[in-house]
Amino acid sequence: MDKMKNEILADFKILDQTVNGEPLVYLDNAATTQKPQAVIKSLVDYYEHDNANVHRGVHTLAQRATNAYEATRQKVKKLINADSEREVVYTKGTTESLNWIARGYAQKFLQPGDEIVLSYAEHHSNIVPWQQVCEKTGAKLVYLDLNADGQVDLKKAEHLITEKTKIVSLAQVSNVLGAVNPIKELAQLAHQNGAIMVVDGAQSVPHMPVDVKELDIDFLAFSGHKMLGPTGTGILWGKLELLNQMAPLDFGGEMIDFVELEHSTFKEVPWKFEGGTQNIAGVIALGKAIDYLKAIGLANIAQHETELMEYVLPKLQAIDGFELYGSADPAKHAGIISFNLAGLHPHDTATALDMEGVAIRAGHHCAQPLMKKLQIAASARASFYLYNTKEDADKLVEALIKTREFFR
Ligand SMILES: Cc1ncc(COP(=O)(O)O)c(CN[C@@H]2CONC2=O)c1O
Repeated sequence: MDKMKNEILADFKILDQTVNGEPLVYLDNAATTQKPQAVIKSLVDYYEHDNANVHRGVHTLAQRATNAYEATRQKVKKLINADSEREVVYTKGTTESLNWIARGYAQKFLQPGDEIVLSYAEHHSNIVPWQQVCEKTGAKLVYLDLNADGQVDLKKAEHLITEKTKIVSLAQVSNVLGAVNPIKELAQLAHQNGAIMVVDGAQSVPHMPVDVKELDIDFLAFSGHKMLGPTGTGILWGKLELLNQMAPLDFGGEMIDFVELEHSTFKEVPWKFEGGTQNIAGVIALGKAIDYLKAIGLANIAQHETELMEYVLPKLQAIDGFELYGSADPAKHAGIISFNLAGLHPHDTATALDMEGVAIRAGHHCAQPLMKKLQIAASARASFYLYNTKEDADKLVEALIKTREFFR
C-alpha cells in the first residue's frame, strides 16, 4: 500500500487542503469516508450523459442507465461472494437495511417470548429496530456481554443463545472499540439453536474481505458512504430463500407486477424491495467505489490498517493520561480507536485537534448502551482508512501531546 500512497492520495482531492492553517488529517472514516475522483466522475457522467429512469424505458439512455444500475448488483455479489445478484437489495444504507430485516422478515415470524440476541456494543441502528419489533410481537431482547478486548464473549454467548433465540444480530466490527467479532462461530451457535444470523457490516465490509458463504450468515447490512460510495446508498444482502419470505416495506411503482383495483402482485426479489425511482446515480457510483476497492484489494486494505494500528497504538498509549477503550492488541483492532485524555471532555479533545487540522469524532457514536457499559458519557474516536498514512498517525499523536500540554 505504501508504494501506492501517492497515487491513492492523488485520487482524493478533498484531502489536499488545510484546516486552521494546518494540512487536513482526516481520521473520521467510521462516520463516512471520502470519495475518489472516479466515484465523483461517475456521478457527473451519469447526469451529463446517461440520465434516464431505469427498467421500463426502451430508449437508449434508459437501457444504458438500467445496465449500469444492475451492474452494481453483480459487483456487490462478487465483493461478498454471494450466490446470486438477486440476493443484493439496494437500500439507503445500513440503517434502512437493518430496519427492513427487522420489519420485513423478523416481525412476520416472531412470537411472544421469542428472543433476539444483540450485544452491548451495538450501534443504535442495530438496537432500536429490534426494540420496535419486540413491542409489536412480544419478543424479548437479550444482550451479549463483551470480553476484555471488546469482542462479544463467545463463552457467555453459548449460554445466552438458546432454543428461544430466533434472531442473532451483531456488528462484525464495533464502530467504537474496533473489536472484530467471531461472526463465523456466532453464526454456528445461532444455527445450532435454529436462529438466523444478521450481521451489521457497516464497519467491516469497507475494510476487510467479507465472504457471506464462508461466514455462513443469513443477512448482511452495509452502507455505500462508508466504502468510498455516495451517501444514500447501501446494501441489504440475504439468502434468497429468506428474502423470498420477506414482506416489501415500500409499495408502489417499480416493485409491482400487476395492479388491480383491490389487489396487486409484486415483482420477484430483489426488485419487490425497490419501490419508486431509486438512487440510480448513487448506485452506479457505488459500483465504481467497489471497483476502486477491488483494485487495491480488501485484504491489502485490512493489512494496511493493521500496520497503522501497530504503528500508532503504542505511541498513543505513551501519552500521559491516554485512556484506550477496547483492546491494546493491534491484531485485534480494526482501524478504529476510541479513547479519552484523562480529565478532558472528548469534545474539547476533538476541538483542540481540529485546531491542528486533525479531524476525529467525539460523542457517543450512536452507541449509548456501550458508553454506559464503559461508564463514560462519550469518547474521542480516530478511525483510519486506505488513504491514511503513518504521517497522519504521527500528526494525531503530536496534536494529542500538544492538547495534553495545553490543558495541563
Ligand atoms: C456499526 C454501524 N452500524 C450502523 C451504522 C449506521 O450506518 P448508516 O448511518 O450509514 O445507516 C453505523 C454508522 N456509523 C456511525 C455514523 O457516524 N459515526 C458512526 O460511527 C455503524 O458504524
